[in-house]
Amino acid sequence: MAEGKLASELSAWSKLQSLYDSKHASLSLKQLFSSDVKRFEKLSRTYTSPTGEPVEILLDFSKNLIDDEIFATLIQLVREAGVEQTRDKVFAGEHVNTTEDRAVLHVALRNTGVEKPFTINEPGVDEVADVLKHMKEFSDAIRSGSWKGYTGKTISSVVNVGIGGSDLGPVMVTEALKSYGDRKIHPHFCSNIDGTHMAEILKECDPETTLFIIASKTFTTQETITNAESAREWFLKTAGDKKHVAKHFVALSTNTKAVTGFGIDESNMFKFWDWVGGRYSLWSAIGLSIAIYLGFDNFSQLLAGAHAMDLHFKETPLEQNLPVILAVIGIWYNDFYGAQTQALLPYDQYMHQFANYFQQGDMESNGKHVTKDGKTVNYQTGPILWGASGTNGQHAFYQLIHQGTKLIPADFLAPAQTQNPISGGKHHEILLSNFFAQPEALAFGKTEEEVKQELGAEASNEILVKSKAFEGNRPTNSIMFTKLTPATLGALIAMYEQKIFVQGAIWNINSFDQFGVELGKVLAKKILPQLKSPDQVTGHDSSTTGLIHFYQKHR
Ligand SMILES: O=P(O)(O)OC[C@H]1O[C@](O)(CO)[C@@H](O)[C@@H]1O
Repeated sequence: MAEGKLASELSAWSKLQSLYDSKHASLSLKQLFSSDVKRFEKLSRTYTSPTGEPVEILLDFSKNLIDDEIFATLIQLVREAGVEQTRDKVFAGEHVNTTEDRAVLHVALRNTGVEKPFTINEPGVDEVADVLKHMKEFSDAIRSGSWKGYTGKTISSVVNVGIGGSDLGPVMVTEALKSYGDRKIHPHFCSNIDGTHMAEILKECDPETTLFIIASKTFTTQETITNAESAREWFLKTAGDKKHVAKHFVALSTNTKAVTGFGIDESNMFKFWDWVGGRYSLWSAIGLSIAIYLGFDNFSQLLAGAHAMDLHFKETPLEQNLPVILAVIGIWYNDFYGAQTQALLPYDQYMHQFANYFQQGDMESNGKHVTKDGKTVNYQTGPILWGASGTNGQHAFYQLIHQGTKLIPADFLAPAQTQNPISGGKHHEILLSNFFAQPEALAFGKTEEEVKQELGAEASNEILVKSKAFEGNRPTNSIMFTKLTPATLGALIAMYEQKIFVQGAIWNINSFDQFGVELGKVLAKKILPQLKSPDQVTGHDSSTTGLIHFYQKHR
């Protein structure tokens, strides 16, 4: 076990560096495939959910710039970095979030009412079932119409007011599982402090039929509290009496005092615990808007699908373990090839928020340069994560992935079955033909010879030939699943969460704090009162002062 070590001090790391140095110039996907007819068989894994609803996920990582020796050394890195021991500490409730002295137990949130639960002894874990029960009762009441607004009408709009982890998960999941949603209930998500966000949502809501869910772990986040106050002001303008707030405002938080201080009754508070990180909280009370929109059974399936992936992650040998494989492939490009980014490209319109969601999940978790022992790393940590749904991305940024100067490792994801087989399933076949074609084109490219053949008479135009050639050798993972069910989505999210964990454990950083978001918040609070007049603008550099003065002149 590698306590205290930089990843670069591990012997597998040095070996990977020398493998990169000696092999990268000659590693050719074309050649790797032609010399081994069993490459796909060797470098693909099928995940079958060990518990719950049947879920099948195929991970094909054969189109990567690796051979047997590189893959074996990447797995050796996981062993040497002590990832298995750190993983077991997480599941045992040890305080692996060392800077905040907290356990990291989102796995405990999806561990209730499932087959083969883990035994986790941390204060609060025994309360998970009660909160889920509360969520079930409440979401059932909203959906059935037995919960009435202050004038006796049923609820038809639900506005989740939250930001970051208290927003992105519900936004992504309600979009991804829209086909399971209750269309009588309109979900809205207000996150931005820009008044435009709330104002535009309120235009679509009626105070008599709107429920506001104030979602904030700390209940101190400036954006959320300001948005919540404005929503309450808007509501009271029509409702008048403050006693009606109880029927239209609920809170999801760890901070009972601040929630009751805001005027929300404790019985309308859904609690969670400090061992739930914001970006890992969609499984907690933060998922209330999901449960209302999809129904509690579907929310439970989402949780169960994630639990099954947790079991796979905890119990499957490293070489067969999906999150581990994704993690080490990512490290190969991030740390040895110098790739700066990682693209997530789902070929499923329902997953159009997937990359946005994992921008926080990955970048807030692993955007760190100090190790758990306070050393500054001498290697790259978290990648820049980005992406969009296919085929839209193809018509926007794929040009650069195919022919640009940067190496962009990409994960392609797609369901075998569509939820919407319109026009006899024609759309889905076209979609999937693109999903299959892009990784193939990226891997194998098109030679100048092939271009010349195609060009015929124009083949003498050298510039055209060069411009139309694709060098290929650009790596991808392809991830296919049967259908985007709640359990499958749960498994996919958990798979990426655990991938992020494995990478953070190898880099020896704390993936569970987020101090990097603090400084900007503090400065904004200092600037806010200075905006009143130019003579109050003090203590800044000339650029910041100049910008504030421009605002004051033109407001
Ligand atoms: O749920 P809260 O406490 O309002 O925090 C919202 C978000 O703010 C952050 O603390 C920083 O952006 C995130 O980690 C978190 O998800």
